[in-house]
Amino acid sequence: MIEFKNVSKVYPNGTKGLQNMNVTIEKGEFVVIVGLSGAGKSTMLRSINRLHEITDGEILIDGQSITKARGKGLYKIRRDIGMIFQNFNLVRRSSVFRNVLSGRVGYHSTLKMIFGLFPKEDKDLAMKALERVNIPDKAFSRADELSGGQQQRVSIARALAQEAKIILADEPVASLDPLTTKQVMDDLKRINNDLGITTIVNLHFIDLARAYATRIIGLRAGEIVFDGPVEEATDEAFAEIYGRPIDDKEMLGVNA
Ligand SMILES: Nc1ncnc2c1ncn2[C@@H]1O[C@H](COP(=O)(O)OP(=O)(O)OP(=O)(O)O)[C@@H](O)[C@H]1O
Repeated sequence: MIEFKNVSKVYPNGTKGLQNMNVTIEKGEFVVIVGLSGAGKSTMLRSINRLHEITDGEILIDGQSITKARGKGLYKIRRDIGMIFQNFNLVRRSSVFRNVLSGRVGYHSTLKMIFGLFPKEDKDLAMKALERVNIPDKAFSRADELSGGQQQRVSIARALAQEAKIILADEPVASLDPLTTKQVMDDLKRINNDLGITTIVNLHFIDLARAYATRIIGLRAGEIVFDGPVEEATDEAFAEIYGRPIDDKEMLGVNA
């Protein structure tokens, strides 16, 4: 469970990223965060694992304050949170398998990791993760030899190898074509269903948000202006979130 309690974020230049946000996300939910560019989607998502520091309030992960956590405590909470980025964040010249295995780094001593000494169980986990995203045959290819969609699947597999309980995906399909977008979203959804991993995704496309989310959170100027099940996220609701009618450009045009 993720709880935002009176969370605000003001950037050093005075921009308000988040304004007094109160929201609870339960284990196993598939939440899509929507809103215009600059609404605070990334700020909200990245506050959860403290890639962005909030300036007020508190965020709790399974009852533990990540906001107040320090040192080992913080490290342990973060180990449960996998992150998927638009640009994949892979070590491009390394093998797919190595990239996935790096999800295990948080479980071992620095010394062991310097020498790349991963136990066999970790290697099994990495291979299983690649099977789950349907690219075990790519294990020994170099990461930069893969297509964008395949690279994103590697980053999903890395979060699986990490045994993350929460996956945060910040515009995971923004650099992919429509067909690949669907495949990557299908992977995220299947993993959410099969493993019960709480999944929070920032998306630009309205139809995509509707097709995959169980719950939609709409942001405007750092505030939650919509929070409800996907059935309630009508065109009118989106127009409210955006402060204007929805545009064709906000539709990807792919059916899930
Ligand atoms: N490092 C920063 N310094 C100052 N202001 C920032 C910084 N990062 C983001 N902002 C501002 O905070 C607000 C929220 O930004 P954020 O990136 O969270 O929006 P977003 O909804 O994710 O946008 P996009 O869809 O364009 O990625 C915007 O006004 C943005 O300009």
